[in-house]
Amino acid sequence: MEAFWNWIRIHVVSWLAPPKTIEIIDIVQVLLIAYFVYHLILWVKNTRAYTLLKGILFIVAFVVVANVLNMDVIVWLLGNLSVAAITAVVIIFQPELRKVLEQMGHKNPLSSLFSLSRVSEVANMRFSDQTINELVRASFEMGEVKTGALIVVEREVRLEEYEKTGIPVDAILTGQLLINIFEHNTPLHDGAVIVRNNRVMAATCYLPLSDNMELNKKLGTRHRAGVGISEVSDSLTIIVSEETGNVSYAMEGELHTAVTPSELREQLHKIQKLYQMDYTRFRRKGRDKRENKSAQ
Ligand SMILES: Nc1ncnc2c1ncn2[C@@H]1O[C@H](COP(=O)(O)OP(=O)(O)OP(=O)(O)O)[C@@H](O)[C@H]1O
Repeated sequence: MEAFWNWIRIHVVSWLAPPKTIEIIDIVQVLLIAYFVYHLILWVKNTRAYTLLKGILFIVAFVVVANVLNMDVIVWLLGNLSVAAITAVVIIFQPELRKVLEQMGHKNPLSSLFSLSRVSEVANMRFSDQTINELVRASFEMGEVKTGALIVVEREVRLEEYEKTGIPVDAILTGQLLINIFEHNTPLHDGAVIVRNNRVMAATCYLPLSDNMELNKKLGTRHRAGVGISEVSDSLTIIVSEETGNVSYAMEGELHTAVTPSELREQLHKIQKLYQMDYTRFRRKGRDKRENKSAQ
């Protein structure tokens, strides 16, 4: 027992001793670490990494006990296996790690500074009121007759990777077109439709499924796919349930179930306003540049 307390004193208490001086950079570091640990815990909680974490905690406890009791051979063995174990974890959790990195990239506050390539695209953006009306009308009409649908409204993050999994459509979005696409027993009804600005770009697209364990277990793959794409992009996905006729939408990894037409319209108007802000900023930048040039 004494060996155990000695070990704790040397390895834990001395490590936790407060520093002699605290500088601003130390506080910044603590805040950054807290932010990353918080997001790591959230990620672990919401994915299958939670089961793995329990296994890892068990192994860590075993290593501590082996260290305390001076089990040299076991400590040596575990030490040598650790590199292989880390590599194995990276391989096993490759999809989850990829998703986290994608999310980080998409949330990166610096990304807006490097979005020049998008600027020319912003100029073409016209997510119109007409498109919003057609989306809302079609979704609730399909809901009334219990036609399942999955409509991804692209925003800043390009969804070409997912578009390629489907059949190209590239047509002006109308309610009738959407209703036609999702009509039962037609070639395009399965999978998701991807909408860019005012156009339906592709149908029958395959989306990544969310592994969020907090999602209602009664919800099937259509809803999981809607949430999945909203976890890896800034899109808004409208989901019409074939079972209940409810219309839901997924955004930023959250599912808003059984919304009303006005709630959906309001949300679509919100993202439309963001487009317009980008568009106005782009126009203003261009005008300033032209004025500067002519003044020179
Ligand atoms: N990964 C995916 N990407 C795109 N579409 C998908 C994906 N997975 C399922 N779907 C669509 O969802 C349909 C199956 O829906 P399912 O019944 O499993 O889901 P649900 O969430 O219970 O929806 P509903 O309430 O409409 O039954 C598939 O036929 C397909 O059209």
